[in-house]
Amino acid sequence: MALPVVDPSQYDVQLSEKKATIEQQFAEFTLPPMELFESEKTAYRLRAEFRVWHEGDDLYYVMFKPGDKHQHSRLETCPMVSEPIQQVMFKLLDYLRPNELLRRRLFQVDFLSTLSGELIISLLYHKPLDEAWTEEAKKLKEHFGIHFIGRSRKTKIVLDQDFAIEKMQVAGRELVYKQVENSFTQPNGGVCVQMLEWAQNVTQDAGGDLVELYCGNGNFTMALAQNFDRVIATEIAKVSVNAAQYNIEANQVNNVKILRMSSEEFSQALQGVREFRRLKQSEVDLSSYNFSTVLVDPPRSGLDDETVKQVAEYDNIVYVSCNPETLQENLKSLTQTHTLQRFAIFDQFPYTHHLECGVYLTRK
Ligand SMILES: C[S@@+](CC[C@H](N)C(=O)[O-])C[C@H]1O[C@@H](n2cnc3c(N)ncnc32)[C@H](O)[C@@H]1O
Repeated sequence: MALPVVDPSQYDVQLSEKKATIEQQFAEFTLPPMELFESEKTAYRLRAEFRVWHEGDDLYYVMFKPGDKHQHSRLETCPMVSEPIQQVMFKLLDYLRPNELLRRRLFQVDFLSTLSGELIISLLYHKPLDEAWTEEAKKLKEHFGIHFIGRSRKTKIVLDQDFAIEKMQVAGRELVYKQVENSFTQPNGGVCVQMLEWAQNVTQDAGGDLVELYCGNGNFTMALAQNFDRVIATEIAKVSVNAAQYNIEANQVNNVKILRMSSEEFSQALQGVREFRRLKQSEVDLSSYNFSTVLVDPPRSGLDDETVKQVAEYDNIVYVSCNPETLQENLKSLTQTHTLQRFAIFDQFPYTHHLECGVYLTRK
């Protein structure tokens, strides 16, 4: 991965520049005052992936020059990653260097940590993983006392669990989330908490029912369910849907149904264009819902045209976006029927040009 240069003395200046860029980019809309949510200046990133380099007996992490896959340098420190990752990442290489079985054809190490202090490490290989590897990896696991996963083509060996349990304090309440290795979770935990509190705040008087698309492991769902009578949340990735089911139980939320459907399929179901057996199996009668609000948190590609049309059907829209360009494009349509009431910038990715936006719109 291309790593940002972490320089806390530059943080405030860079964030004001990002804010100014967004204000300019969205100047075509009538904007409410921008709300700005800052990140921790170091140790803010809960998950990270590192390429490892082999040079004779040496083994080290490399960082690539942004935009140039051929130029890399040795990584000696990594102040952006969370404390649990920082404590282990270089000690891990010290352990692996003299261990032929564990180091041979290792090309990447992925870390997933939580605010609650858990850590899972995945070792990615260009070789099949056998019994001998597993025995050696068990000793590695014992040594560090954390969870390890070995991955190679078509193989995943789990020692001894492939998920972490996150615990976040959101507006005075502890929320519990199962986070599974190699599936989507918000990278910046501190900023994620602020996003959840903001979304909870903007929808506090919405009432009625909520429909949510791209719900992942139920990150927003768990926090927002209390503001609504009932919630339907949809997601395409099976692993995330299963985690969301777990999170419903873990948080004792009793007004939410999670469905495994793409946003495109769900839009068709809502419009009554197509019937889906999955809805019947889950005993969901969409016509019985009184949806006041829709929440979308799509991938970088934003909302497709059908989903934009569907989203415009609701009185209130919460749109969380990791790509200002697609947000801007989608807002061109949505602001024809809705007014921008709130606009928040969440600095999920300090020292880079990336950021997360949250907007709240209500029907004109
Ligand atoms: C930016 S993540 C947001 C997840 C969640 N809201 C959270 O805060 O962790 C986007 C999610 O959309 C899902 N996704 C991607 N394309 C989709 C589609 N066409 N239909 C439904 N979900 C999709 C991904 O699997 C991913 O979980």
